[in-house]
Amino acid sequence: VNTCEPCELQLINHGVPDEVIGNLMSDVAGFFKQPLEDKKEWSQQADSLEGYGQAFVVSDDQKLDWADMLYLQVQPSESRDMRFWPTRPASFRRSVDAYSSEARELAYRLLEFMAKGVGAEPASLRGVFEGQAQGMRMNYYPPCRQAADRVLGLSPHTDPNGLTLLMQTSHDVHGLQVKRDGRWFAVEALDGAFVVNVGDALEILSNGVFRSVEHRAVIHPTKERISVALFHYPYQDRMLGPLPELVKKGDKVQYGPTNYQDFLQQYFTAELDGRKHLERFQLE
Ligand SMILES: O=C(O)CCC(=O)C(=O)O
Ligand SMILES: [Fe+2]
Repeated sequence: VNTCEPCELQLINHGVPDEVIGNLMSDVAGFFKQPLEDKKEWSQQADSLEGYGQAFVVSDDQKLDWADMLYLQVQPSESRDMRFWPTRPASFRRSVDAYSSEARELAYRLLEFMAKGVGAEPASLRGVFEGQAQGMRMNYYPPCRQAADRVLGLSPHTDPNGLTLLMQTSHDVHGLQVKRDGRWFAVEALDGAFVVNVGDALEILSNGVFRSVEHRAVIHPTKERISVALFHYPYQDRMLGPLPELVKKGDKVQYGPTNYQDFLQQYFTAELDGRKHLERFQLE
């Protein structure tokens, strides 16, 4: 483990082969490069959250984020809806499949480290996520000289899932920002490194020991940016609440048992709004 100055990011060898990452990122870039008509073949449909289009459009008069995206449910493999899986570039599906299985192993290992880090059994957190749903959002942020300071690539939000693994092309283009003590900070993207974000489910499970990070993406005046976010969701057949072994002795329990399907349903039908969604589920 290394610590990166000045952003205090912890660096570990992530173990996902460079080739797997390279293939994915080049196929995602290849997908977005196509003419609009070709991408529209994989457009979002009314009956699903997946497909090509824009995220979180809930009304006609809202200001839209300056980005295109493609969202796919990638794991478990039986849950894939191939209506939304591009066939161009020809290797796209293969690249997504390989990347998703390698990266989820990394997510599981990180969950073990995190549990250990707070003195719990490594399997405690892993067990909540292993074999559960994994979603992949591919974001394309076009450059914009005029509006770069007036529109956002992605509005402030927290991720609803547990761990998010984020990879981006062109690491020299700053896009991701995290909020800390009321201020926005740019996250340094290191070449070939994942940025790991804690999402809502981990805040709930850990009773706030791990905090769901509020983040947003800004656009660049002259350079495009592509990011791929892999979301690891917890089990959904049981209520989700703080795991007793993760609750610090003497701490008040902050979250009651939560029906996670309702939690997601509400998340995906509202505009993105910082930490507000999560806070609605906090006990008084
Ligand atoms: O583009 C980024 O760096 C952020 C993406 C993100 O936060 C998301 O897809 O949820
Ligand atoms: Fe996010």
